[in-house]
Amino acid sequence: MLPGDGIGPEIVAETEKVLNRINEQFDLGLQFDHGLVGGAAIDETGEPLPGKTLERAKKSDAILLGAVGGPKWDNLEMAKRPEKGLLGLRSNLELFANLRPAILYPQLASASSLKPEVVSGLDIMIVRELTGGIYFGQPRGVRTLEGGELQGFNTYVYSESEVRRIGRVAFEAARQRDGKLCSVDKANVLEVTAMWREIMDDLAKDYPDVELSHMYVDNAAMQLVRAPKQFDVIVTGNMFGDILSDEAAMLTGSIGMLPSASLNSEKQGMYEPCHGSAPDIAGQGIANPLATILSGAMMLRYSLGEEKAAGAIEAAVSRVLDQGLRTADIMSDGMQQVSTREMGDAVLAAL
Ligand SMILES: NC(=O)c1ccc[n+]([C@@H]2O[C@H](COP(=O)([O-])OP(=O)(O)OC[C@H]3O[C@@H](n4cnc5c(N)ncnc54)[C@H](O)[C@@H]3O)[C@@H](O)[C@H]2O)c1
Ligand SMILES: CC(C)[C@H](C(=O)O)[C@@H](O)C(=O)O
Ligand SMILES: [Mg+2]
Repeated sequence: MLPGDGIGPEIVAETEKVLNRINEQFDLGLQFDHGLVGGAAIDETGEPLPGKTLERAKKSDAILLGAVGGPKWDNLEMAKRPEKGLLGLRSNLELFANLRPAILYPQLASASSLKPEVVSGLDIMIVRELTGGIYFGQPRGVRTLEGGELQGFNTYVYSESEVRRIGRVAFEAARQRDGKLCSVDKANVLEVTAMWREIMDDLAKDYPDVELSHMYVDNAAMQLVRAPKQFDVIVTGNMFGDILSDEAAMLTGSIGMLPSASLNSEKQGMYEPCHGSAPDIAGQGIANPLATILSGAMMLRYSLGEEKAAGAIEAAVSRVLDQGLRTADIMSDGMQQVSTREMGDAVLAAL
């Protein structure tokens, strides 16, 4: 359990209550341990990812993370910022496959940014490459040119093996779902993503049951808000996936509803909501804990093999929404507004 910063500790506390209950109900024998990451770790140790946290994370079957970052640490140099703690966990554990399911709970149709008829039944899986691309490419930095002008630079790089392994995860996911995979790139401008497209085409030969299509990222951003149900599985690189998943979140009513799983090839995983530390609402007890609670369900499913327990959490969340309980971000007319803690308690009661 790595609560992190801002609303992180608030939403992880609710998720821990839920996981403790599930642990008892299903006799799972789970053991929880806690560690520091992000700004909280910087304040204690000077490092966003202390060695002790990384060591414990490596020994765990799964990690549940709240969120990292916040204005308190914004003036630090890049390498020292809280976000480096999160990126360090992802790269050190080789969590290359980030699954971000954007599912509209029917009860939240009126909270979606789009009209109910455009989003009803929405169920998209975004498969985001998480340990490569422009986030990790070298060289990177800011240098002073002759004459004193500053130049900032990052490198967008993917190797063939990196593209193949995320491609396989996406094709397998599509095979388990509606058999449709859309690969999102910028192959009209960037060589690295033109290569990405060719590799996806090559992989498609191994998955004749999956219908592969390609889309440029600018069009994909538009199509997601025009007609999102055309998508089943989307596969894309690190940065495009970051952006498109926040966009997709709003189709489901709120960023507070979008969970995620980040997996390595051993299915060890880190589970976290897609949103950040929400400094604007931290400490007020109003954050939506459901994305984190649903990330807990993904943890049971993908890393611990406890499908029934995962389903029980998802059913409990649905039940709570049926009861009309809403945190502020998903509030609509006629519903009952509840706090972070009340939402967690309601999920417990539903369990
Ligand atoms: N995985 C992570 O740890 C993660 C993800 C994204 C951003 N961040 C970091 O978080 C900090 C804040 O970033 P930001 O403001 O751009 O993005 P953010 O996701 O933290 O917040 C964006 C908006 O969404 C709202 N929001 C987010 N989660 C919510 C929830 N559970 N319930 C209700 N409302 C919620 C916030 O109040 C805010 O208005 C930055 O330091 C950023 O780097 C961390
Ligand atoms: C905090 C940041 C490093 C992170 C990312 O960009 O991957 C976040 O936005 C996310 O979506 O998990
Ligand atoms: Mg993001």
